[in-house]
Amino acid sequence: MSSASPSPQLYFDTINAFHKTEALKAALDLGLFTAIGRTPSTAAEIAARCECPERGIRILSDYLTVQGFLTKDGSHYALTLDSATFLDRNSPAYLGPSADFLLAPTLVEAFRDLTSTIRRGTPEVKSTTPEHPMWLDFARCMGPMMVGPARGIAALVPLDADRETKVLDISASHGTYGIAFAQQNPRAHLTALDWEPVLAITAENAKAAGIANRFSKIAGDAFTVDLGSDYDVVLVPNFLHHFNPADCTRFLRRVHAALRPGGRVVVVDFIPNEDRVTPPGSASFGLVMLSSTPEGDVYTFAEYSKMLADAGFHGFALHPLLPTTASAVIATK
Ligand SMILES: C[S@@+](CC[C@H](N)C(=O)[O-])C[C@H]1O[C@@H](n2cnc3c(N)ncnc32)[C@H](O)[C@@H]1O
Repeated sequence: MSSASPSPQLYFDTINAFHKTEALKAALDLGLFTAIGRTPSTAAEIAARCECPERGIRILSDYLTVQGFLTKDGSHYALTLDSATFLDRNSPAYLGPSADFLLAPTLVEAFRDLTSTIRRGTPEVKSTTPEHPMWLDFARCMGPMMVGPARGIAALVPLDADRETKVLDISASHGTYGIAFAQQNPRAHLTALDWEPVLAITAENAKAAGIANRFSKIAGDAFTVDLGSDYDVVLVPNFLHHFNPADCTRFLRRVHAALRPGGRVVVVDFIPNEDRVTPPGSASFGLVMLSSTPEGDVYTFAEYSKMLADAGFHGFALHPLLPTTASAVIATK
């Protein structure tokens, strides 16, 4: 028998996990990390910069220190490397806008209803509803988060520089994935596919990235709209997890038909190990699909390989996109 004594710590940490969420959201809303910046500061100094009474800033700063977002030396608080990189509005890698989507009422409500969702077998809120407005917020807020993996994939899949090439970005949203390809390959033409209202944001971002003259749109349901043909690469980032394996395979057959011979499909997604419980970041994403889609899930590399093989692809390879939780599966027509 084990000599370890039982601890209720995990129970209390989990029951109180929303404290952490709300404290971080308050700090982002108040600009607390930006107020500290590169200068270790006292609670009074931070409070003055955030234009708040000192008590709240002191208690919040101590809490954020306990949670690992700040360090404290005497009475001075400073940013950790991660906080300086991702939580200071002056950093190019600032992640704050993603909180507006990840904590949007639609998604939070979907989690509040988890018990009934599991009993019923399907959620009340379904992100798979055509033109669901949540995808406008996603397109506005989530682009910066995807820049790292998007550039990583563009580097992994070089295009022929001696001719005009064609890239299709399925579920383009903010457009970050396709735009990374267009920027890396000056002779590539990018076609972005998404719901019509979302594509207005994609087009704005393509213009801001300087690729408007090599950009076009396909609006509508990716399962039924004409995808076009002869693409060198079809990107499928964070799309397949919304659907069941049979629908994913049906969709991948359409992608196969739209590629030129030798063309490649790039599936980017949360891909857990075969045990389905490691690594934590990708394995936990299944719960998001349970809370917001009728049939979505996370799929392992073996499951993606089977879907891709059934759709006619060969030469599957898995590429973890470290340090993010995303991975890419690349396969060839
Ligand atoms: C999770 S987001 C992924 C966006 C982007 N690819 C990324 O990786 O950040 C899903 C996107 O798929 C789009 N979408 C969902 N269902 C769709 C469908 N049936 N046809 C076309 N687009 C769809 C949504 O509008 C949204 O932009």
